[in-house]
Amino acid sequence: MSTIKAGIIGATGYAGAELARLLMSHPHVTLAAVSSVSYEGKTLAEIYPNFIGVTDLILEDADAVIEKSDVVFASLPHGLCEPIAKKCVEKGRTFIDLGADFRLYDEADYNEWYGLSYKEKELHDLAVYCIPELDRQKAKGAKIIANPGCYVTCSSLGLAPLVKSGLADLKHVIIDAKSGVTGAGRGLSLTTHYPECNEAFSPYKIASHRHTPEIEQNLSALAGEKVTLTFVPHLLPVNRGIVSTIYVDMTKPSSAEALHKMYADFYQDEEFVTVLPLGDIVNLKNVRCTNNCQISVHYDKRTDRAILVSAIDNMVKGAAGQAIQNMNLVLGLPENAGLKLIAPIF
Ligand SMILES: NC(=O)C1=CN([C@@H]2O[C@H](COP(=O)(O)OP(=O)(O)OC[C@H]3O[C@@H](n4cnc5c(N)ncnc54)[C@H](OP(=O)(O)O)[C@@H]3O)[C@@H](O)[C@H]2O)C=CC1
Ligand SMILES: CC(=O)N[C@@H](CCC(=O)OP(=O)(O)O)C(=O)O
Repeated sequence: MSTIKAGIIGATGYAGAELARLLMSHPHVTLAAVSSVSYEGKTLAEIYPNFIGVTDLILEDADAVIEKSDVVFASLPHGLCEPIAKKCVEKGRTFIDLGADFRLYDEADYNEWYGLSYKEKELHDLAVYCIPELDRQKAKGAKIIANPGCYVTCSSLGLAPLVKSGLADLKHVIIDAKSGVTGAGRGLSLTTHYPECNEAFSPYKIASHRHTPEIEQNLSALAGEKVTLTFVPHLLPVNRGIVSTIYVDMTKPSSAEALHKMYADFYQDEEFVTVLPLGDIVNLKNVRCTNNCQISVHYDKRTDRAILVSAIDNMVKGAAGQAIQNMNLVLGLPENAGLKLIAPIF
């Protein structure tokens, strides 16, 4: 198999740098080019010293990355990717966007939640939104991939079997999610300043976070009807990881055993989603630095409410790892290539 040349636009951000780290050990890929605006001309290793002795790649401009790569990843703030996607399509490159510019099908949602509009509508018709475990049949050969949001991946995987079963009361779905601080990116802000977030814990953007319509888009597709839910994120003072604790009323009484079987059956062939044995409870540390999602299934028989707990690493399954999984699918590579990662014990 010939080596695929990959490039990263925005390689100096947290998600871009994580992508660089993972692509460097992908068996079928060479990291061919990386870009930055602020640090153009410096080496990636000057920005992130963990790359000293690993790569001499110099940060170039976005056009150089597109020129040198078969697959172009962008990991940029929202609203910048349409022109990049356009150039990639014109030059026959596969384009994978880690941001939100191609995630929402309905422009009105993008308008409402991001305050932005679509300028190149035909590009959006080409884009394929893909959580592989739910959408993988759509990805092969795609020209543009919209890589899903981090909270969205964690929460959608946690809800998919129950929503698809038709046994969920879709008017009563509550997602209580917590993310590590890398989720906010490398940019400096008071909220993520160490003394402000360490020893602290708080929700933010209560029922107003931009991932809400994306989760609803996924669940509506699974349910075959419009789903509206409550989503509350929290900032957790750890570097990586997301845990979503999800509460769903049932349309008729069930049991922990029945619910657990539903989840275990749904994900039985999935390498990257593990349903824990009944009685076990998800812990963030067991998915750190991996492309895995772990789910534990619980049932409150006093209220006939299902409680699902789902955990991922926001930098890997929530961003860079899932982007590689999508690249593997688009190119017909083994889906797990470069992603056989086991969580460190400490
Ligand atoms: N962190 C996470 O957990 C996740 C992030 N994502 C998405 O990935 C993308 C990047 O996020 P993240 O890595 O956290 O963010 P960072 O703030 O850490 O990085 C942002 C990157 O974008 C570049 N950049 C910033 N402004 C511009 C600009 N105006 N023009 C060109 N490049 C620019 C920066 O490069 P430089 O300053 O060197 O030019 C940097 O490489 C976002 O869309 C985010 O939503 C997706 C899932 C999870
Ligand atoms: C902790 C934190 O601030 N998290 C970010 C979400 C992470 C992210 O970058 O969002 P995407 O997955 O859409 O790219 C936030 O709440 O905006």
